[in-house]
Amino acid sequence: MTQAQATALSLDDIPHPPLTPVVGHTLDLLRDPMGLHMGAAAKFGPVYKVKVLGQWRVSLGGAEALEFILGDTQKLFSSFEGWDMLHTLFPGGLMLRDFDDHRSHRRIMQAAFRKPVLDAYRARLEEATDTLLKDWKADQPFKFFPAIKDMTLRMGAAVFMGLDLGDPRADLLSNAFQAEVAAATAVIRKPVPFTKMARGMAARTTLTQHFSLMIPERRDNPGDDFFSQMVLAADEDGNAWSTEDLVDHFNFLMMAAHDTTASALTKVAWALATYPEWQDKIIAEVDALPDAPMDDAGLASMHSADLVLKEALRLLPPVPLIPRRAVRDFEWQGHIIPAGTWVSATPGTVMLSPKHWTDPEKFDPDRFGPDRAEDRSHKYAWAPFGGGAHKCIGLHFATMQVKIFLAALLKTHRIELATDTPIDWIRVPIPQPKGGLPVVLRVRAQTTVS
Ligand code: HEM
Repeated sequence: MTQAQATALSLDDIPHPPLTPVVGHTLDLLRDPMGLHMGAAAKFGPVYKVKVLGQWRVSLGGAEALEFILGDTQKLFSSFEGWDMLHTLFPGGLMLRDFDDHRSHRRIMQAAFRKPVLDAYRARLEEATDTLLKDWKADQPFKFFPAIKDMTLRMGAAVFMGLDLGDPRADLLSNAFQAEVAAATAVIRKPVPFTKMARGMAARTTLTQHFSLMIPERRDNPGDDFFSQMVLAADEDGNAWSTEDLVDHFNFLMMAAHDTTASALTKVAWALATYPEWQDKIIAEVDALPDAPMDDAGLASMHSADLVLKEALRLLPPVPLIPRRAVRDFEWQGHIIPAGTWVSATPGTVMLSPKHWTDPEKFDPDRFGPDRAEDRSHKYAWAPFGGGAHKCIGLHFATMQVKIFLAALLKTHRIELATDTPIDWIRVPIPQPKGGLPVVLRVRAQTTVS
């Protein structure tokens, strides 16, 4: 297709839900993104558009579209352009790179995710989880979501940055990091004084300064933390990163890892507290673990934990919509979509589609078991970690973190809801329970923990 033809193309033939003057669908998306997308898909079918912050975004629904967009065998879709809301605060992050440039950076980052390195992170994770869980008191109701966010941030300081849990830099960097993440989804996109964006930009400067100072320190004296491993990281040809690259990649990595895992752990905690029979199954697995540091066999033996995590991520994926921008005109299901169009892949709606899942709204981890294997109905039926070149590089780490947390917690305690009110979930900026998920821990009868 020629450029002249491309500019003549439009999105006029693509249907959309009714528009609110000025804001379009922006507020609907912020309030209830899944409601907006599920409603539009039910009314218009898999191809429709929504207008967000003045721009049309075309949604291509269905597992086939996920494969088309994320698999991107024709190099049609820019992730950098798609994730435009992250440009100011997270420039240079892995997800904000495209095609050959992305591939060469991903090959270097892969060095920080090799098996022996993951084993070292596992030991650090286990130690930090055991220590931090001591602050959680039995029989005293607390809100799980803020507590797990705090814990995963502290854990980030230990496992990602290699700082001691008591290091004063840990709090400073965690606070800066939180301000930066909050700014990523701020409605006011310019650093006007006293706005989230201004605080986020200031936080980025603080983080950049500290990370830059830490680089020579770790080059001389590397540890078994992510930051050291990324300082050391090189691909098979010996290509490594500049200081600027390192700061950008690490900053992005912390962001990509943190809220997603905290959100997933919260949905898992809700599941255990709401379905005690599943908690019992995981407790039985935890009790069968040897009294020794967690190893591969131990992680692999936690089958029920796997099923519950998969189901939690299906019902409440931390990343339900994945944005891209078309670099060339393309055709999908009879629609010609022009270059420059923002396109959304929708794993969140695919994972609730009756085409792939029996009774999709129901919490039913057995659907992933060998007898039913509903996730096998399509390569992209279950895609909370995305797919293709940008598929989450931290998926094994995230799974390990969830299992280590469950093993540490359930070894000694059970978790119960501390409210009779059904839990409502907010989707933006990251899926979380309204009211924070009040829970209470009970010491397990057969244990002697104080
Ligand atoms: C339950 C937890 C997590 C979920 C649901 C999740 C989800 C995702 C998704 C959907 C993507 C692809 C986005 C796209 O294609 O545009 C992604 C990319 C990424 N994730 Fe995760 N993530 C999680 C945890 C983590 C952790 C723990 C880390 C790091 C240790 C991490 C690091 C990354 C990075 C670096 C990318 C960019 C990969 C690339 O562009 O090549 N994530 N994640």
